[in-house]
Amino acid sequence: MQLGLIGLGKMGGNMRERIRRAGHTVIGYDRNPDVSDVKSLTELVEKLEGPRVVWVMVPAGAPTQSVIDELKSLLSPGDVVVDGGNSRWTDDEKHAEELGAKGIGFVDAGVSGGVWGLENGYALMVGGDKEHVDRLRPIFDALKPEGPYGYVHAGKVGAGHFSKMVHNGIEYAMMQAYAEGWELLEKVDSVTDVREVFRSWQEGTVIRSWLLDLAVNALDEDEHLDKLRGYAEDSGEGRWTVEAAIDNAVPLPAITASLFARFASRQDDSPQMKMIAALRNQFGGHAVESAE
Ligand SMILES: NC(=O)C1=CN([C@@H]2O[C@H](COP(=O)(O)OP(=O)(O)OC[C@H]3O[C@@H](n4cnc5c(N)ncnc54)[C@H](O)[C@@H]3O)[C@@H](O)[C@H]2O)C=CC1
Ligand SMILES: O=C(CO)[C@H](O)[C@H](O)COP(=O)(O)O
Repeated sequence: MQLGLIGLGKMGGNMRERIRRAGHTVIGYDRNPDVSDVKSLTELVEKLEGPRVVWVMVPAGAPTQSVIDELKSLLSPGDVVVDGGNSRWTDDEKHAEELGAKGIGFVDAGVSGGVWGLENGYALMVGGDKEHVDRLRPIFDALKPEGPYGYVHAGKVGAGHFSKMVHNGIEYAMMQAYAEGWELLEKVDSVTDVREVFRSWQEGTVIRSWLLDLAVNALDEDEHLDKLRGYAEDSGEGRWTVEAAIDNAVPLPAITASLFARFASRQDDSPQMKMIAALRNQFGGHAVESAE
């Protein structure tokens, strides 16, 4: 099968390779000419035989919107666009409507696997009409991990990205739990080799997981993580998970706390803790520390 793939960064570059290894033809376009197979989106669309299938793998938000806007004017009725980036699920219905008005199908695909996906496969959570999803099956089969799991047609348009969003919310909370446990172990004198405690947990325990394996990898590279600053960015999925929880009145204390922990990591000093210190001082005469 032939696929057009837009966005050849950390994800798209390896996905192109994995799909090619499965025997399919991939024509990739990236605005970075060093990695691109063609010079423009127009050239990519011209080179694909109809009906075309085009996979978008660029950052969510404005970059994805601009690519979809361009595709809308370049593609033909019967073609299908897949958004595999971490787009907000509420964007999907809009994209499906905009493309659908021109007879172009739309599928949203949440993709998990990160930079390890080339070898391990990419888990896929897909949303869209069956007729469009079925067209993509050979590509999904090429990307997914071997074995019975790692692929789901989760429901209608938006369901793939909604499922991926929840996956990432869980990812936030799991990482936070490992991070908190690690900090506590590092704090006490009685535990002399925290890295080996983590390593021992990789087999037989209730908390073994791929994230734990990756934590051990990180500790092998830098035993006490001395080379890193305690700072973590977020790219949207955690926030949207919390927003969806509020919209549906579903309590998500662990995921919400893990998102807020990242916000706290970006502060050199905590304005709210200044207020706490000031109030304790006001009502109880408790000692405060000077900013100087
Ligand atoms: N890195 C990860 O672990 C994962 C990332 N994702 C999602 O996959 C998407 C891609 O992520 P990465 O590959 O990590 O990002 P990246 O920043 O490594 O790659 C993005 C690529 O898109 C290209 N690009 C941006 N705007 C473009 C445009 N208008 N036309 C053509 N090319 C354009 C860039 O030049 C770059 O090569 C994002 O939506 C991300 O959230 C999803 C799952 C895991
Ligand atoms: O989807 C992913 C992993 O599953 C991406 O790595 C994503 O960027 C992680 O989310 P955040 O950047 O908010 O930590």
